[in-house]
Amino acid sequence: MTTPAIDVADVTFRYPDGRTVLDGVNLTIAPGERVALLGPNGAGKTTLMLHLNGVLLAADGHVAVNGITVARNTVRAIRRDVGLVFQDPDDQLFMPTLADDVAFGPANFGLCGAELQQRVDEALAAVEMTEHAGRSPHHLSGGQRRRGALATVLACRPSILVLDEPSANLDPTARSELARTLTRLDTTMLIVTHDLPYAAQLCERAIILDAGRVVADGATHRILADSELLARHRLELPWGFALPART
Ligand SMILES: Nc1ncnc2c1ncn2[C@@H]1O[C@H](COP(=O)(O)OP(=O)(O)OP(=O)(O)O)[C@@H](O)[C@H]1O
Repeated sequence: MTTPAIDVADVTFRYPDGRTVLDGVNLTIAPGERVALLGPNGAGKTTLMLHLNGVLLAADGHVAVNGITVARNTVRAIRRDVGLVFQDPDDQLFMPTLADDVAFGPANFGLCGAELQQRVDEALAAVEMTEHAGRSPHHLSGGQRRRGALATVLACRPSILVLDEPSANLDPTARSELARTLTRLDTTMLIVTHDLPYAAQLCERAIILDAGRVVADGATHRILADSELLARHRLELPWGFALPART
């Protein structure tokens, strides 16, 4: 059997205030899968995402990435494998130029010279931002900043990408450009989103998390066609949205 890219087994997590936010979560994602993680506000999606690269460590249960348990002594290696793309690009863009930002991660891993430059060039090309390499991230549009932030993560060549609300605040053109970029990448992806049409467009599989539990896991088109399931978990397709016809 292929080793899962992500394996979350019976994970329960409480914040220090005692609130149980993940309550026996189980999910497995195979290498190359692109999966949407859906759920209402406060469901525990971000908390789960932070377990995947060791920002939070499971007190109960087990999280493994490419077969390696996420633990204090593996966090460095895990973070090379799992790239988190935060909702706010400003969390990832803080250098004078976009190229500097993209170089930051691989330089931290010890790359320099031509090898580093190649990483930067590849990452910027992957998000179609080559022409903006020398610009200040503050002068980029929202959509360009989102793709720039993605490039900073891609430059570290993670095998898994976890994206938090990638389509938030993007206009239709920027949404499409980002979708095109994401569908061209061949990394495993977990996309945390409230944007159900985007989930339908990008992900064959969707998982609904509510109150810290996985309440649905299956084909995105089936999950999104179940209006009662969606309503039970405070999810809703936009008015007039038609799921793509399936053969
Ligand atoms: N650092 C923290 N300390 C205590 N409670 C927290 C902390 N961070 C989050 N929580 C609580 O954990 C619960 C789950 O939050 P989380 O951010 O994981 O949910 P989410 O599904 O990502 O929500 P949203 O869709 O609104 O982003 C919420 O009730 C939240 O208030």
